[in-house]
Amino acid sequence: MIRAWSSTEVVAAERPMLDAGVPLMEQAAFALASHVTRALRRAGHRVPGSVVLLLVGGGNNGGDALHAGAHLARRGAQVHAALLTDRAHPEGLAAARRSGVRVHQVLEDGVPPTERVLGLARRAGVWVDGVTGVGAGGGLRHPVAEVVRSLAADRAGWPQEPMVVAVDVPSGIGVDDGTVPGPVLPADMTVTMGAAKPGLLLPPAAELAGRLEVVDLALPLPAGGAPAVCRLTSADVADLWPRPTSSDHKYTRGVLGVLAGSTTFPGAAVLSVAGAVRTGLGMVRYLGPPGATTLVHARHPEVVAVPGRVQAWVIGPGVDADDPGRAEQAQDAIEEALAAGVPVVLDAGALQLLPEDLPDSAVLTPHAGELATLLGSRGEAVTRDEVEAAPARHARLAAELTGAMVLLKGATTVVAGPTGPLYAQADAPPWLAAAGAGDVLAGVLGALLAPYGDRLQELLDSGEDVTAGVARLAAAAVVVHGEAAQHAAGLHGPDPGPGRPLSAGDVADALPTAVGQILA
Ligand SMILES: NC(=O)C1=CN([C@@H]2O[C@H](COP(=O)(O)OP(=O)(O)OC[C@H]3O[C@@H](n4cnc5c(N)ncnc54)[C@H](OP(=O)(O)O)[C@@H]3O)[C@@H](O)[C@H]2O)[C@@H](O)CC1
Ligand SMILES: [K+]
Repeated sequence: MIRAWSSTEVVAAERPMLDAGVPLMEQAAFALASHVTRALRRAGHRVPGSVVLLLVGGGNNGGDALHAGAHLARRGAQVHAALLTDRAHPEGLAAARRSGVRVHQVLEDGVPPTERVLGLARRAGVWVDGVTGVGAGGGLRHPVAEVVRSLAADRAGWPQEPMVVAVDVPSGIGVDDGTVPGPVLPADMTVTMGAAKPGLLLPPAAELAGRLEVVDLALPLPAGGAPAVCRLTSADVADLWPRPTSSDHKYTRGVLGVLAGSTTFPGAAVLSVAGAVRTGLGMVRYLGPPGATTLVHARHPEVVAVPGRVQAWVIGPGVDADDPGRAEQAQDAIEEALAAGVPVVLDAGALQLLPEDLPDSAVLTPHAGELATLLGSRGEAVTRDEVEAAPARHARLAAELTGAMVLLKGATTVVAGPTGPLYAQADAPPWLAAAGAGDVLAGVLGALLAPYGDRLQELLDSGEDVTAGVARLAAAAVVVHGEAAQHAAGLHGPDPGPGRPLSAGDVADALPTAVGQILA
């Protein structure tokens, strides 16, 4: 699991080490130089002869860059440092100069002239972004903001783009909330110090961080404390997977009720059922109109289409909330699920039928537009664009307002409960942005929740943190769904290339392979 800690926590953890004289910056800079060296080698280059430009701000982030530049210069790189402010980290600057780094005081009348910086940048194959780190907030200020904006625009126009390495974070991102309040130089790699920061995992900033390398500085972060943001890996999913044993039967493996599909959208029923069945569980009970039931049975004859005992529900994919009969049936199912105290996934049409208060064993699965509508219905008028600009904040707000777990779908999916850490999962290839993919995800999540359904009340009574458990399962469903999409898009294997188009049905079909590989 990747754990991200807020800038306040990281700075607090650094303090006793710095007070004790631990040379954290030297360690950080050495690791940064080593990562740049490895990245150059991966790209088929050598350090001797490579031209590196350090973009240096006035704080310790610039200090990291200068010290790392000194290491790279000693290893034979031609290193230039552009000082973008009127002061630079003194020891870092001295070390850089001693090692042969060419230092450019680019300020003219207090402003770094963009053309001068661009001139240096165009000669360099590697740019090291040491403008700001955890000590800055609210987006880059004038005049550094203009320089960074020009660098980002200029770089994109080159036939052979330079490699951009961000020090700690890409300068200018919302370090703690993942927002992008102003210009940011998108990085190919971010070398982050001590621990990941929330903005390196949360969208949209995370999408500007590139490959993430965490430098272990042995910071005394609270061992049992909750990080701000987590990201599950396949290994974490393997650990929590309900592996069947010889004593299992269908109720111990989980029976899921699926209320999905309509005359207009029968395919959503097939896809959500496929998501559940192919993830693996004891049984699916399907409730839907006759036409959709016929389609479901044609594809999944094992599905039982009569009401009965279930341990979790998926309600809403392809359900038309404007169809009074179907809406009433969905609402009754939601009430029944909540009264029974079993976990329930509320997707698509069901999001318009929510009761006022929900437990955190209910998982809402909106995309950004649906979340904006949901928040609007709770007195928080926001647009889809505003949700996309700050997904973590809006997912958390929706969780607080409803009491439910919120799984906000996107290229990076965010899971937020009313309390506890956020999860940010970036497992999906871009090919997954396809109709019906969300229906499959609802089924996967239902299948993961069902085995825990009967135990939920027991867990609540024993004081277990159900919120944390449901959040983890929701994140795990996103991992499995993303992995299946990677398989369906042909992105597994040693040299996958660009991948290939997929349908939501392909993703469902790839689920057994994905689960098998995760458990292997
Ligand atoms: N301590 C250590 O030993 C270790 C520290 N480490 C490293 O230190 C970094 C934190 O360093 P930090 O605290 O010095 O802050 P930092 O991110 O460089 O920013 C301050 C500078 O930015 C400026 N500035 C502020 N806001 C701005 C804005 N909106 N737009 C533009 N500029 C803005 C501000 O200017 P001022 O406001 O003072 O005029 C000042 O010059 C951390 O990320 C990690 O890399 C690691 O090596 C581990 C060991
Ligand atoms: K930086």
